[in-house]
Amino acid sequence: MSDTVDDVDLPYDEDETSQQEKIQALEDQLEILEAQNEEMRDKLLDANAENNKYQQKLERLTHENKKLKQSPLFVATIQEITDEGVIIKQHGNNQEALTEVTAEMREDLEPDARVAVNNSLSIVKSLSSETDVRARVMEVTESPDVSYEDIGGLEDQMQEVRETVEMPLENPGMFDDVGIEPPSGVLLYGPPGTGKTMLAKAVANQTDATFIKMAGSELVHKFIGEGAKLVRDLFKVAREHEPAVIFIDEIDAIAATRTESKTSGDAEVQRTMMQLLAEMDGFEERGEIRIIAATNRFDMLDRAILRPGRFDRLIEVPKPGKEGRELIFEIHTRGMNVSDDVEFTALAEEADVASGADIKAICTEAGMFAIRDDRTEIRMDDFRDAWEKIQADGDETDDVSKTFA
Ligand SMILES: Nc1ncnc2c1ncn2[C@@H]1O[C@H](COP(=O)(O)OP(=O)(O)OP(=O)(O)O)[C@@H](O)[C@H]1O
Repeated sequence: MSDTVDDVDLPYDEDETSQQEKIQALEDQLEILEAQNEEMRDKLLDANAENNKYQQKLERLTHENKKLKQSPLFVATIQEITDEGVIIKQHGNNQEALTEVTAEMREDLEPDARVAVNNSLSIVKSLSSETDVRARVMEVTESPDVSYEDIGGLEDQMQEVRETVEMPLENPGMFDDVGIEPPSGVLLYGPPGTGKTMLAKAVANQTDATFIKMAGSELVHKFIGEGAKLVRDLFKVAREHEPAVIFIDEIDAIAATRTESKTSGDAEVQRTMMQLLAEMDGFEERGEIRIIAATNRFDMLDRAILRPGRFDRLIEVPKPGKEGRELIFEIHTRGMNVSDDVEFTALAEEADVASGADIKAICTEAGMFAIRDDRTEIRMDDFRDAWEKIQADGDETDDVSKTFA
């Protein structure tokens, strides 16, 4: 029993101590757990924040993805910014529309700027300036590397171009003194490859003028809906580069006789031509800018562009005659190693239907024949073979175009 009493009495203190130790241990553990809990809660909060961030990113990407999947935007040009809204003209169909814009966007817009519009013709964003389009459609050369000595057989034409384009640029006072207006525009017409572009380049070179070339066909076919604006730009660029020679190649593409059909394409061509005429008519203060146009299709031209004050000086640039061809052969072989047996008179006679461009091609091809034969000197036969090849190639191209016509 005493054992029992002892058991009861003796360890009492000890028990209490161990209880307290246990409590202490539990308290310590609780403290650790609480600290761990705190830490976990922080981590959870961080994870939540991270989750939010990813959620937002996901939303943004989903939105962008949706936008990308939407139908493409259309390009339009601002016509006018009015109190009622902004008038835009869509490219391609030329339809005008009045659309509203936010005040912030309105600040960014100006007439003639290009914008992207959605299906309901709301302006979504304004597009970067059109210098790129200008660059693609206009060839601007500060000083073209063609001089009068490079042109063969066009003495009369050269003389006329010098009088009508060069003199007014070099000596404008003379026309004032005499009391006459220099011709407004000069139109060069004739078959392809006869030196029309060369003449325009040479006169720009002689007068230290900037040569600005624009091709009529590109204007109406490549940049549909922008023709009129590009014509305006053309004259603006010329004003920025005075003295300047504007050269409009293939003018028939914008100034062809009006056809009966009333397609939107025709309307676009008409608008481009009207803009050209407006620029020329309102060009009294032309300053040091001259305009030269060229065409292979004189018969197709709308007579409106030939009225006084417009292209009122017509210069025919025909295929070269025998003497002309001989001169052109001499010009294009200047830097070539030509054998003594080569007779340009005979070649000019043989290549009786060749244009200046054909003769240039004959010379290059003759050089190729010599190279193929491992020679550095070009012989008479090389020129003859070259002319044969060029004629054969020409026939083949004709056949191909007939097949696809
Ligand atoms: N009269 C010429 N004298 C010397 N070279 C010529 C002559 N005519 C044409 N050429 C050669 O042919 C090339 C093409 O000529 P150019 O571009 O001036 O012809 P174009 O009449 O303007 O032709 P297109 O109507 O096809 O534009 C010239 O770069 C030149 O090498």
